[in-house]
Amino acid sequence: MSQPTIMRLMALSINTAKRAGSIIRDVMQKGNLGIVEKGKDDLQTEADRSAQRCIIASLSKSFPEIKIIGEEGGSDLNVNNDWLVTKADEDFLTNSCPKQWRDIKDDEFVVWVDPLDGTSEYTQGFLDHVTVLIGIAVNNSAVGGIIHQPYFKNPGGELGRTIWGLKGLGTGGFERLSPPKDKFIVTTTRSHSNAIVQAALDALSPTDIIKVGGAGYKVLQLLEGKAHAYVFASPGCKKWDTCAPEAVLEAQGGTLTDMLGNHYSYGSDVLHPNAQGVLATNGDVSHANIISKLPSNVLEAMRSKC
Ligand SMILES: Nc1ncnc2c1ncn2[C@@H]1O[C@H](COP(=O)(O)O)[C@@H](OP(=O)(O)O)[C@H]1O
Ligand SMILES: [Mg+2]
Ligand SMILES: [Mg+2]
Ligand SMILES: [Mg+2]
Repeated sequence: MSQPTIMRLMALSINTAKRAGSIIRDVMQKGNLGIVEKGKDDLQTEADRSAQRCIIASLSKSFPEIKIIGEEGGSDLNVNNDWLVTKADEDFLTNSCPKQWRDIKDDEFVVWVDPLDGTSEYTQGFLDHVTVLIGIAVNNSAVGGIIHQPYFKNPGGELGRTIWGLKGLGTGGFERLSPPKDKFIVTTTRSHSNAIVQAALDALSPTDIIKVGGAGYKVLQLLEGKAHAYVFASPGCKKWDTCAPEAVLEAQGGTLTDMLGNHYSYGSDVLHPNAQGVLATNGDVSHANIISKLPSNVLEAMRSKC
């Protein structure tokens, strides 16, 4: 018997994210990035556009009734067969579907696509920071996610790895590690800081601060034991930045919320900006304890964006 929709959607998303990753590498190799400025500190390249077309065309062909929202807006879905992914990841399909997801109807899903997370870093050559994010929400909550890293160097020299997480099932594609117990390491933005973002960091007195690009890559820092917390007291991230990372992190026992401790809603009609910022912890440190240390000007700035 065929697997439930969520399992087939996850398995196709794994292969689609890989294909998008190879498109991202091809665009860089050809060297013409086709950069467009969407807004202040907000770039889009040919890689963002092409990767999004590949992902949305592929997923909507196999799942025509499921709502899919991509960062780069409405895309031309008339793509070459070469960009159309129709084969699901067989390994993932060997898992058994958690009971709570067996009977979800198509109209209860929303898929959030960030075809290239870390665009600023991509244009500046920080290629490790780049990820492809496909997040699956069920009835407003982030429950499944793919984080594909196109430039991850595998031991054999091959490029790219694909991390997945599904609540109730777990995670795959990487080795889970814990960060050092005698430190408090925080990861945050490299390219979108401001005075409030800095005030939140200062209040937490971390032993180390890692500044890297992309919401996907920062959550990878938590998953792999390089940081305890991801702190970003700014309204700059959007739902497509956090849906997949939240699902993967929480499938492994971590937490991702806004800076006030509330989960975002990922329904199809929500506003796209994560107006109250992003706070993620790996499960080893207390989320509530971090929030309790935030100064009033930071909390006010996050609340005023409600
Ligand atoms: N002030 C801002 N303006 C526009 N986008 C922002 C932003 N702050 C964060 N973002 C978006 O949130 C994601 C993570 O940001 P950062 O790397 O700074 O932590 C990036 O996604 P994209 O690269 O997919 O656009 C970035 O563009
Ligand atoms: Mg962008
Ligand atoms: Mg992004
Ligand atoms: Mg993006």
